[in-house]
Amino acid sequence: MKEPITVSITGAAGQIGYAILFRIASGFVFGEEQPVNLRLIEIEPGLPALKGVVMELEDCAFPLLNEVVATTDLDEGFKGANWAFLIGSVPRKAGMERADLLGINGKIFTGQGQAIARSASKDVRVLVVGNPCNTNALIAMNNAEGVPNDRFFAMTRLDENRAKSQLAAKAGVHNSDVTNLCIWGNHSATQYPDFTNAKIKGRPVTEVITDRDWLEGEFIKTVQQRGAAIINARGASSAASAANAAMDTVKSLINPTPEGDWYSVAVCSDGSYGIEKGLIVSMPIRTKDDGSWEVVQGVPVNDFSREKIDATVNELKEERDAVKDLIPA
Ligand SMILES: NC(=O)c1ccc[n+]([C@@H]2O[C@H](COP(=O)([O-])OP(=O)(O)OC[C@H]3O[C@@H](n4cnc5c(N)ncnc54)[C@H](O)[C@@H]3O)[C@@H](O)[C@H]2O)c1
Repeated sequence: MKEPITVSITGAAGQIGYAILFRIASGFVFGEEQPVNLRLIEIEPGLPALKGVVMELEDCAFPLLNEVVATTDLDEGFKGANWAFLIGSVPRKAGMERADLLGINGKIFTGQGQAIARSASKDVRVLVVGNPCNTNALIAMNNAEGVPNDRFFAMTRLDENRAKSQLAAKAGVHNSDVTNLCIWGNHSATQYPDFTNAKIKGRPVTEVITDRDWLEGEFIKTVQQRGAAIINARGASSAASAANAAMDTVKSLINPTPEGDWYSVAVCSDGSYGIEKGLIVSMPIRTKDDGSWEVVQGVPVNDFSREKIDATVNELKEERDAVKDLIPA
């Protein structure tokens, strides 16, 4: 058996936590040969529920689960972490402005970034799911002194999966026939699901789905508004699909990407595609054979795409400006 890896998860007693812990413990993400330690982080009010979740983890008797720690202490929670899933955050409540939410959640991610820098493993990688995830990741990254920027990610995979599923349904094919689907920008209603470069069975989507009005209109809107549609239907925000997308993200980051394809995750911009350096922006990413990732270069950006990308990146600049006090100079 291999040495266990350590996975830290914040908001572990929440909806997404409940949908992700058991699958990580079962080997779905890191493989059936890889034992895992789980370090589960909650705030005080979440601890009783977390104790119940830990009891259920025990009751699964998972062969790969080596150790479980439940804590409210960030240094204990991130101790030795190879992977950190930052899921916990405060949901937006009625009457709360976006700026208020940014401020409240931003403070959570300064402390978590600092604790990751102090206590996690040197090879730590961090996936931020808690919203607003791009800007939360930006704050964590800038407060994690000594941890390289290329270790921080924010999740747009749920949007990619949603977009693939919509295209597949329209074309009457299976989800797995849809490739090269990039979500650009922010995980918000300004995100741009790029149908212009996506493919179905290797052919451009625009050749397979010739209804351009649908692609430019209803398709984009459906993907952008899907989170709200789930809340309306279920009375609660998407959780199982979000957990699934978080696991898909990590699997994509640790396994080489099939030749010619890419996946979506928000990373620290290196200036590619004219996007301001240092912002956390979703782009086309691939994982190389050596396990490192890169921004896929040369993806065509037409005028339609440029306008959409600029709009979502502008929103990210505004979010960054709203939390500038939380980002050390
Ligand atoms: N990026 C995406 O695609 C995506 C998709 C779905 C949901 N989300 C976001 O994921 C987050 C979690 O969603 P959920 O449905 O699990 O919410 P939830 O309210 O069910 O659970 C959140 C948990 O986080 C805990 N928490 C709050 N602050 C914390 C802190 N400072 N440290 C540790 N734990 C803390 C809470 O006690 C709670 O148990 C939300 O911000 C949601 O908007 C993101």
